[in-house]
Amino acid sequence: MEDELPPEPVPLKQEGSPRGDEGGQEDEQDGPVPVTLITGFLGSGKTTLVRHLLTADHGLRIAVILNEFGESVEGAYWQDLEAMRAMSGEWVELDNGCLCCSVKNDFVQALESLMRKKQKPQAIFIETTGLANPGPVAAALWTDEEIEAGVQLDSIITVVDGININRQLRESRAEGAVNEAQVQVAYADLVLLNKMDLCSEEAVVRAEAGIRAINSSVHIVRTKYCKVDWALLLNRQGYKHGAHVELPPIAESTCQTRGVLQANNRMRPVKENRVRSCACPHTKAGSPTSAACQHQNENHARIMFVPLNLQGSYALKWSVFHVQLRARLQVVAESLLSTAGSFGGLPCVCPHFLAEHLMSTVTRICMRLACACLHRLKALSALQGSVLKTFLDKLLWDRETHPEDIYRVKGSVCVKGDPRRHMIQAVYELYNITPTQQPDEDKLSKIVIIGRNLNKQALTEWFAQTQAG
Ligand SMILES: Nc1nc2c(ncn2[C@@H]2O[C@H](COP(=O)(O)OP(=O)(O)OP(=O)(O)O)[C@@H](O)[C@H]2O)c(=O)[nH]1
Repeated sequence: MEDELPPEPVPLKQEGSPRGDEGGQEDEQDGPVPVTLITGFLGSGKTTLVRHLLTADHGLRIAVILNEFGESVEGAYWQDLEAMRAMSGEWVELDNGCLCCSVKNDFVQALESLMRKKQKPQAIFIETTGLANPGPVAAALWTDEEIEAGVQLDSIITVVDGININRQLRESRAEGAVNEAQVQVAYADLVLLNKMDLCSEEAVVRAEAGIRAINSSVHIVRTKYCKVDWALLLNRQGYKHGAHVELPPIAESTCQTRGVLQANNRMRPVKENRVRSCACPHTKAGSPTSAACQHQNENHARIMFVPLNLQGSYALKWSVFHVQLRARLQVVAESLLSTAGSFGGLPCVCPHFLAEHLMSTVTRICMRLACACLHRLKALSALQGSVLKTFLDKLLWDRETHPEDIYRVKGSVCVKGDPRRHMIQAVYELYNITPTQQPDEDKLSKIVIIGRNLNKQALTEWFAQTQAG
């Protein structure tokens, strides 16, 4: 599906010699230097990727900031690199013209010292630690105002261990704590699905489905030892003002568990015959298809008993009910995953099923923003810019009315009084709405939200209320 395709990466301009800055040569690169965040869970292969960047003969002047280099096991890993002797906090130039620096959290200072150099790098990579939430780092880079170092966030690349990712995504943390692997996938613009030499095809399909359950439109590249074409990593321009945003199609009918909540806190199926097998086409087709397969016209309803054991009555506040329901559904979903083999003999990891049910984990929703015109909702009409702003302000900043954790928002909207299509980009708590050069032909406004505790219906209703008043 064309809608799912990632933006085509554009090769970096190579102006003059990329090597060294001793000659006092002034920087020739126009505009801010693109910064790529490399994230990924412990042991996924981030250092392996960085090592390629720093040792390969790509002819580019790339600067890499290693986080907490001095304290991690990577110290031993780097011993063979002569230039890595003198640590830390200082920029070291390597044989291939790359620059490297290790810091302990304070990447801003490292960036500033880098940008003071006469010859700026053509690209900067920041490797985060395996348990890092890339959101705050990305947000700081994206604004650029605080850093004042002439850099701009280009993309977030998440390295994923193909063998372990589904287990890592399912792991629950102590009450309220976020699962780092989920967040790292949520923020990703590009996923390197690594360790392919160790994975069976079935494991790869499962891994891709787990990733897409959280971030359905992300571009996934399968790698062994993180070997990729450099052009894929560089200059993706994911956050450039007005850059085109790729959004997945909106599902017309979404997966749902069909049932009614009974007075005894049990989910009663709407049909008497309980469906034991998975209705997902992956299991029916006889062979697992790509996780990218489209489900929007399928109905993945599963009918099952869900003992909820909720405290209190139905007068429960929505927020309390929601927390309890989330916790319960996570247990259900995990048990379903662990019994995957019983669903027709093939792993049952329909991404839409997971996306809808793992409410307590990171998921994404895709919604159409309809314009309220004369008390009717019209999907194909321009939206008031002020309504969009109010919606995003509250969604991202108002924790009381919106306790959801929002990590990433992308949108493509039609704004009243402006013939151009506008793009919404949000990372962490920052957002912008910028016009593109594209004329607005279809007048369709849609938005993708990736985060925790998302409720599509509630958000859609709330958007309508925002318009009303
Ligand atoms: N078999 C196999 N091993 C890999 C691959 N990529 C990386 N490794 C190994 O996996 C281990 C962890 O890789 P690293 O690059 O250190 O992973 P990391 O994400 O930096 O790990 P942390 O520093 O713990 O966050 C190392 O022993 C690598 O050699 C791969 O594609 N296949």
